[in-house]
Amino acid sequence: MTLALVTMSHSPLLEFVDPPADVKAEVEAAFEAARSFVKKYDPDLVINIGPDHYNGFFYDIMPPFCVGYDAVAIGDFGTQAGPLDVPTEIATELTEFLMERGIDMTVSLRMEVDHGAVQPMEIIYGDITAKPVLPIFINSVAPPFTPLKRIRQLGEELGAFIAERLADKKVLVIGSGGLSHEPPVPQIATATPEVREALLGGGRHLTPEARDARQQRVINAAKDFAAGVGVVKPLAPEWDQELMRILASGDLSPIDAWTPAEMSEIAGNSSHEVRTWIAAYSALGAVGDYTVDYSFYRPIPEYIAGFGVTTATLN
Ligand SMILES: O=C(O)/C=C/c1cccc(O)c1O
Ligand SMILES: [Fe+2]
Repeated sequence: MTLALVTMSHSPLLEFVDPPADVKAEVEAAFEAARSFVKKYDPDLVINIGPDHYNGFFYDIMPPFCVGYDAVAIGDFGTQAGPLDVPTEIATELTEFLMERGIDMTVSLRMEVDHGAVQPMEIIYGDITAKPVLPIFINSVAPPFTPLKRIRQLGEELGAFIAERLADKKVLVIGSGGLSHEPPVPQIATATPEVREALLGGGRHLTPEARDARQQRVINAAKDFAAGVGVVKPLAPEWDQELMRILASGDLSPIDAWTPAEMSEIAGNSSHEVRTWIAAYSALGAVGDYTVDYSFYRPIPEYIAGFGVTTATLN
């Protein structure tokens, strides 16, 4: 068994807004670094830890995390749609392993995933079916949130599973999301009756018109944010860099003190997407000491994201 890690912010705005050319070039260089890292490592299984934005998971039943035994990408914001190549037997074995170790895992036999899950695969491989992908969803937008300590435990047990049960595989774990950001993803606490209904499941399988309207709202918010107008909460570069420093240190325990309320307050309602990074780094750390080989960070208002990309390997 070997294990390597890539974490990256995603943004559905990559193809819809234009940051300054030097920023675009930096982001492309970061993507290229991730691409060449993965190409060199050449995994035979990808474990993809990603959030969802009320496309696959709704408040009719919102688990803190979930393993997909099968998954289909919905293709929002022009991302690739269609089934992922999910190794169902490994997903089943992982779930049973996690349950035995005290992680009350939820399963989906047909998980629907959005840009938050598939964008790294698209950026790295240009095709979401290029490799077998085992998808793990972590709720990152819908309060209440499980404490970060539980996310670390989930990641550690995932690492234990990889070490014990995937001895014959080269595994890549991907964490997709974050860092600080608050795009206009609706909040149940402030939702109008109509939006509340969408968050309870009415927003599943939108008509093309409703999908366009939803996406245009986000694109407009990004343009306003980049122009310094509108209502999007400022990014929090210091918070982002502190998190990246902790993740690189190999001792993730300081994160346990971070509360969901503080995270939302300081770094925005979607900062909880960093849970995907925390789980991924916890998995790697459970297998052995590691080194962050590559790290990029830049706050990018056009993408409404504290934008980070890292790669890491076992020592
Ligand atoms: O509206 C959505 O579905 C999500 C938007 C978004 C915008 C910027 C960064 C992200 O991580 C997002 O998911
Ligand atoms: Fe997101």
